[in-house]
Amino acid sequence: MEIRFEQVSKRFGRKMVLDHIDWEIHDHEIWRIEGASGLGKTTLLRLLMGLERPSSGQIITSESVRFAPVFQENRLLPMQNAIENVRFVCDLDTEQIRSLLCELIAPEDCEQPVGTLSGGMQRRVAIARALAVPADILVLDEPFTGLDETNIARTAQCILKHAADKTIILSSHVEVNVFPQAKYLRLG
Ligand SMILES: Nc1ncnc2c1ncn2[C@@H]1O[C@H](COP(=O)(O)OP(=O)(O)OP(=O)(O)O)[C@@H](O)[C@H]1O
Repeated sequence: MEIRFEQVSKRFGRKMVLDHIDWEIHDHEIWRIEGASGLGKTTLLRLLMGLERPSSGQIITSESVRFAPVFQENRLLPMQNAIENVRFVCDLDTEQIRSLLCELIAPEDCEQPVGTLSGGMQRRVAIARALAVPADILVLDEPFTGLDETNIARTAQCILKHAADKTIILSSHVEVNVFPQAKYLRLG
């Protein structure tokens, strides 16, 4: 798997958000997209996943690529519990899902409607759901929002364990050095 951005620019109206980006992504790499708020990190991820089109330049993909995204907003089903939210996207059985979730949240929280969980817990459910999806690239837009240091470290370990066979791409506007092996793409 290889994805290549060649001189990719994106503008919204007159505003140039991304300006001639060159970027190459390969199997099993970890990428961290860095840049201050508003510099285009989400836009870059959306271009990568084909949710936006470049204004100029091209994105070349060697084969069809499956993405597992965690968007900035969690996009969970609030009335369903965590297990049901994950089951919705994968073929894992209930015990496999519970085991994955329990690496990130308490067992009793797996049974609650996710709308009643704290913001940080919901974030972790959204991450677990992405880890359960069959995918080539895990795309994490500000994954650690709302998490304290302990949970950031725990979540990062869980991501590395379950996405060992995937490419991982995350955006962050804060210095969270949880993936020392990550390559950097700096915007701005
Ligand atoms: N659909 C859109 N229409 C118009 N402008 C947009 C659109 N999407 C993004 N933008 C603008 O593009 C710029 C970059 O936004 P983007 O969300 O990619 O930044 P970001 O680096 O992810 O920011 P943050 O760290 O705050 O999430 C912003 O000025 C934003 O207003």
